[in-house]
Amino acid sequence: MNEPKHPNLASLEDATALREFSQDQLKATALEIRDVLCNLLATRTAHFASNLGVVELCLALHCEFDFRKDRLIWDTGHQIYPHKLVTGRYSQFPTIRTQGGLMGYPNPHESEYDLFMTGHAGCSVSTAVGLRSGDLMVGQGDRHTVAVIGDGAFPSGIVFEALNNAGELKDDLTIVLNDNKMSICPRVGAVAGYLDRLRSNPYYTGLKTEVGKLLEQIPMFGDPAERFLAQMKEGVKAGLLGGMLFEELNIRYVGPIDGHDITLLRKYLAMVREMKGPVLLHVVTEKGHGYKPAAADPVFFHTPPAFEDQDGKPVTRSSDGLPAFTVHARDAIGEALAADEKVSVITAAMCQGNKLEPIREKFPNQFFDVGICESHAVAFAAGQCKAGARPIVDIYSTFLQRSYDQIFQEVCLQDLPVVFMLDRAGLTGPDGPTHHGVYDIGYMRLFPNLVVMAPGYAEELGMMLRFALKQDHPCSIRYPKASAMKCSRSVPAIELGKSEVVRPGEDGTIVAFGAMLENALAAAELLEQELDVEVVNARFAKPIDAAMVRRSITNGRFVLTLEENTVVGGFGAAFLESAVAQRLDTRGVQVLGLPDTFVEHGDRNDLLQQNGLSPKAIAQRCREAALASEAAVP
Ligand SMILES: Cc1ncc(C[n+]2csc(CCOP(=O)(O)OP(=O)(O)O)c2C)c(N)n1
Ligand SMILES: CC(=O)[C@@H](O)[C@H](O)COP(=O)(O)O
Ligand SMILES: [Mg+2]
Repeated sequence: MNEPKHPNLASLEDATALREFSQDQLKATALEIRDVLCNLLATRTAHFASNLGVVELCLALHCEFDFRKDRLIWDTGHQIYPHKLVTGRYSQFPTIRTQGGLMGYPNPHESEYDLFMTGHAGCSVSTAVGLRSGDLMVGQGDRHTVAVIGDGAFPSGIVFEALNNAGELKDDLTIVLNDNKMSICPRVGAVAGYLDRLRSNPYYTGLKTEVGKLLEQIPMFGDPAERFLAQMKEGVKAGLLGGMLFEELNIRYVGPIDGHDITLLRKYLAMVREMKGPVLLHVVTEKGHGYKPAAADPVFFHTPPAFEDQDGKPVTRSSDGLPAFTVHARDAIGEALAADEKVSVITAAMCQGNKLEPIREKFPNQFFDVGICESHAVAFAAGQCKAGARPIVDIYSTFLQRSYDQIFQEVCLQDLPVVFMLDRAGLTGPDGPTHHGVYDIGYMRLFPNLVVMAPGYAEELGMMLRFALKQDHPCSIRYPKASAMKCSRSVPAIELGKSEVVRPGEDGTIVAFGAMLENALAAAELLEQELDVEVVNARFAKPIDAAMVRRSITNGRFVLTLEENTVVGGFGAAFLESAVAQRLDTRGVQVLGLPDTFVEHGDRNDLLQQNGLSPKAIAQRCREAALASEAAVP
């Protein structure tokens, strides 16, 4: 019989057997995990460098705790792959990030080892503090609780809210700070500077060797009381060497320690596990560890496209197709910054995803990366705006949810002309439900003063941004993670609350909001021999074009509204509200969009098709609607 390619991983039904592995076996398992990760990236895009960096930490954690009972939260969750591989999901791993397969994030439906389905950064410490509190309340205080949080996620405001609470509650809790000096981009901000100082503390080198040596002498098994005392001593000593920020908040600081030394990690984890009260263990890792190109360029290798390793060199397949909306947004932002030095752009740690790197280089005084702090980003923009600047807040739709109250209070209530660029507004594909940006039409159109727009094609994006920057009110522009079709005609100017008829037709109307225009036009083409369908590019969800609503409904034809957003409170809902306000007969109107359920991960086009938003599915709905409206004619 052939030896399995990854014998150690293949032997693990769950993580308990890891605890019996020898040091050599653990090292071999680490190699196997990295091999699995490299093989995966040969097939598809996935989170890579972050996962390579936590292999040893993951193994050490599972050796020192039993997370079927103890609690483990990986912050964000994009670095969960090694954890999945050692918790009984090795054989399913090739399915990861494909529809019906494993999620690329923690998923309680997959395993008892995953507690929360997450993908947004910063909440691990809060949920861990809550888990500990809940366990104590229900008499389960013998469970340990661990939160692992990266240095990029760590400066999120909510983390400090959690530390504030943890330091007061003083319940036992281990926070592992995984410091790899990177967010997706090089990390930013003063906390990053503080972590740098902790690492470059003259004591650090000494600590690494001296304490490392001392810890070597502490037996893994032996007299528990003696060992505990020795461990406490080291804990105190490590704590005294730095981390006063945490110590002052009643959080014991231990570290920094080498996060790629499994033996050392195990010893420290065993030590902090027994310490009383909240403890922060500062672990230093290398993002991309174990694959040289990834360690050398962790930004590219955060979520690289599929690549083949050819003699140590990653070779990606060339991609063709039209540039993405994000590229047009970046170009339009660059033009706006060049035209007026009062215009700024604010990103919340997504400089790379928003393709803003050239802007960061070219306009250092107008570019602001505030870190993974979306709420702050919006309030900060409000402040800039009040002072007379013209900020553009460039944030993914799903992450802007974090800023709901700042959009309400700091921006809309003050009626400040902040411009929101909502990238990834729509289905984001393999990232799945944590990342689909399918709620923003509802949450943006809710507040007075806010103008809500979406471009149907490439040229419109820049036009909408220029339009927004001339308004005296806040404006938002949403666009998906997709290539942008070009417009072959001359594009009419953007006018507040005015839609555009892109294709005239007699038998019925599709009113598309945003990039769904492409599928609406394709559906109309498919129907060409059967039905003459009008296609409208709505442009605005707020203020909606009331005249267009009236015109499309009143001639007795069918109307389909189309959006890449939940139908709850979205564009179709705005259309119906307008129709009802005008006392129109809405029986011939159908709202096409995403259902009121969480859409799983998968290829964007497959998901669109399964949710009735492909050109074929839209065409079929038109046929049915046309038959129904014919039948309704008296
Ligand atoms: C609220 C929120 N904003 C932005 C992101 C996008 N994001 C995912 S991972 C990441 C970097 C996280 O850095 P760190 O926590 O240090 O983890 P590392 O990748 O370095 O392991 C960012 C910005 C997110 N997931 N959630
Ligand atoms: C974990 C996370 O939130 C990001 O890494 C996200 O997956 C990036 O998405 P894009 O690949 O669309 O930029
Ligand atoms: Mg990091």
